[in-house]
Amino acid sequence: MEQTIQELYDQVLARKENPVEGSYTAYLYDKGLDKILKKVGEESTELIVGAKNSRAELTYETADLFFHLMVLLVDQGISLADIQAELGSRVGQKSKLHERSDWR
Ligand SMILES: N=c1c2ncn([C@@H]3O[C@H](COP(=O)(O)OP(=O)(O)OP(=O)(O)O)[C@@H](O)[C@H]3O)c2ncn1[C@@H]1O[C@H](COP(=O)(O)O)[C@@H](O)[C@H]1O
Repeated sequence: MEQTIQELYDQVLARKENPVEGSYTAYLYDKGLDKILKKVGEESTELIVGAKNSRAELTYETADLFFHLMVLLVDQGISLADIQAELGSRVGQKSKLHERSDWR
């Protein structure tokens, strides 16, 4: 089975709208923004370590980070469409890399 980022977002949003007993997602919302940010920080660090170890670990940790990022976005009322719009605004932007003196 596969799950798209949109499906994950929708599932996490559903937990915000209808908290379920025993739901880890609902637990994070209940704890609040600082707890969610702490988890995002932890998962980011775990991703860095995982990336140094193996592609399998990087894949696993990316999924963990995606989940916690979706919780953060939902908690802050940001939709995937908002992120897509931000990414879209950058399409075709000229890279400023060549202006950096440390770029090789
Ligand atoms: N994708 C995920 C997902 N990825 C990771 N996790 C949870 O994230 C937690 C991270 O593990 P940690 O060991 O870092 O954290 P912990 O020690 O359990 O918890 P803390 O005390 O640190 O908060 C684990 O409990 C994982 O189960 C997830 N929990 C839920 N989902 C998705 O969200 C849906 C709803 O889940 P519930 O809200 O739990 O019903 C699920 O069906 C899944 O699709």
